Amino acid sequence: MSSTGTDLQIDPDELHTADFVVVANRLPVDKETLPDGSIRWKRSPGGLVTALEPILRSQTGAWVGWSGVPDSHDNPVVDGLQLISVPLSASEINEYYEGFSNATLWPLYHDVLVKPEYHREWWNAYVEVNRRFAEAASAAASDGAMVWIQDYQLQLVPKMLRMLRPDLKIGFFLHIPFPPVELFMQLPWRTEIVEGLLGADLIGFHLPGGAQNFLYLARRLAGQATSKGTVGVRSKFGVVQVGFRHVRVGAFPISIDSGALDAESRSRKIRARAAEIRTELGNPSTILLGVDRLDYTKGIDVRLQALSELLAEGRIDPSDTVMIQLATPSRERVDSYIQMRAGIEQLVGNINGTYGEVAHQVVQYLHRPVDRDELIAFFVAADVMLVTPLRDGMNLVAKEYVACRSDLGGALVLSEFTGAAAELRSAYQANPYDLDGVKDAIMAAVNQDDEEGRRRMRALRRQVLAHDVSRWAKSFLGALGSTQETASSANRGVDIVDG
Ligand SMILES: O=P(O)(O)OC[C@H]1O[C@H](O[C@H]2O[C@H](CO)[C@@H](O)[C@H](O)[C@H]2O)[C@H](O)[C@@H](O)[C@@H]1O
Ligand SMILES: Cc1cn([C@@H]2O[C@H](COP(=O)(O)OP(=O)(O)O)[C@@H](O)[C@H]2O)c(=O)[nH]c1=O
Repeated sequence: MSSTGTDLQIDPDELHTADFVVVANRLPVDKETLPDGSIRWKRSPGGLVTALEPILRSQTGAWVGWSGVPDSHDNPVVDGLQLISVPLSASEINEYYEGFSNATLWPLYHDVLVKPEYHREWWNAYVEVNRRFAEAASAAASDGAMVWIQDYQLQLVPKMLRMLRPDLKIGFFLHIPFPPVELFMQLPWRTEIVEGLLGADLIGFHLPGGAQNFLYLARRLAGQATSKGTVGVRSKFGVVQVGFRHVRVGAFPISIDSGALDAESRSRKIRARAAEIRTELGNPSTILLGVDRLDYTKGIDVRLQALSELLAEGRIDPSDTVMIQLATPSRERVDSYIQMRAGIEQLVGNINGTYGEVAHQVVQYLHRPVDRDELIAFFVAADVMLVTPLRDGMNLVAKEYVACRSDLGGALVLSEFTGAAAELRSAYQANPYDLDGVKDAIMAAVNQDDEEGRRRMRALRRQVLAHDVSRWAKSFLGALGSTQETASSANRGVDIVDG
């Protein structure tokens, strides 16, 4: 192992060897301590890993990220994947991850649902950690390699990496919404962020709206000339002219490994477990389900409030209905998450205290991660899936529910303010700020007749099965791969507006 001038430990044989490098805040592995005290790194189940793994394996790929453990200099090893760990100190986790990423950028980019905090020391930590990620990517990448940077934690990396390695082809994808100008302008370091992103050759967002917001800000804050026309989905890219470079800006809605989920959900084991869940709940007529990280953006309070009012109005029978809410612990040291958890647990307690019986709780609330097989069984068992975020970049859970319903059963209640709403048009969509609208959508889903339910689910499944995560990755990387054009050809047919 040798040091590359940072804390990064990289095998000298692996310096500058990767033709394809993914750079993300987290490595695609979770640390597990076995009963005998030994450590094992387990591949995490996310769609991003599934989509990129074949590319990583076939092209000498590497993944640069944080192991999720403070002060850890471990270099996790997972069969066949080159993982390069960027160690974070406890104070960097506090200032870069919990602070600037999750108490400044996360609320600012999600409609200011809680007040973003602006602290100069958090910003300094964000700059320093982004620099470290850029150096790690630079050390890993071979000559002319393709580097794909992920998400809001690393928005300065594109520019930093370009300065270190102008030979690279650099892509960036934002997994959360990109906010409108009125909100983004609050950020004291707004110009630095826009200029950081403009170091990429291709910048991807889930939706055309995010891409349009970014184009406007590139013009206004970075003073760059941009294209005029509207951005399409996986087509009609926007262009920002940065000196002699042309940065493309596009919309690429992410998805899931829908084929694999469809197959897994059909297995006898999962079907049996789904039936067992129903029995364990006392065979209610209706099972409602929520599956989320415990985050204030997810609108868990909205659906609990809606349920509470429906029970009070006698529109839902408490003796024959169960709502399961799976809530994975998330960002537990950030104040807004601590407060939100208390509020949600109080709502659950109120509903169960008012409408539950000793042998029958109306809301079954699990505050812990649930493993994949169990999660799939919950999807198969649920009659109505409740996805009610106040704002969400995409929401993969909505797509996962649909992929698991090969029986064409079930119904999806979906907030209009998720990225998924743009594609899942046959869901029962509702504005999460309109509680009566949410209640009506829930009742329509609960009472839908079988034929209508099958028609809707068929249409949803057509969309989700045809647009999977592998197609997402290929469309982004295909567009990145074709960003070699000269100024004139990249710009052919595009009207540029001066900044
Ligand atoms: O790493 P954490 O702080 O524990 O947070 C987990 C991830 O949450 C966010 O997910 C987003 O990406 C999804 C996939 O594109 C999208 O469907 C969802 O709407 C987003 O909220 C975050 O963006 C990731 O960086 C985190 O790793
Ligand atoms: C609660 C829970 C969830 N998962 C998996 O996590 C992701 C969540 O993705 P989504 O886009 O909906 O939202 P965020 O990224 O969290 O903002 C999805 O793949 C779930 O299946 C899980 O594996 N276990 C859980 O307990």
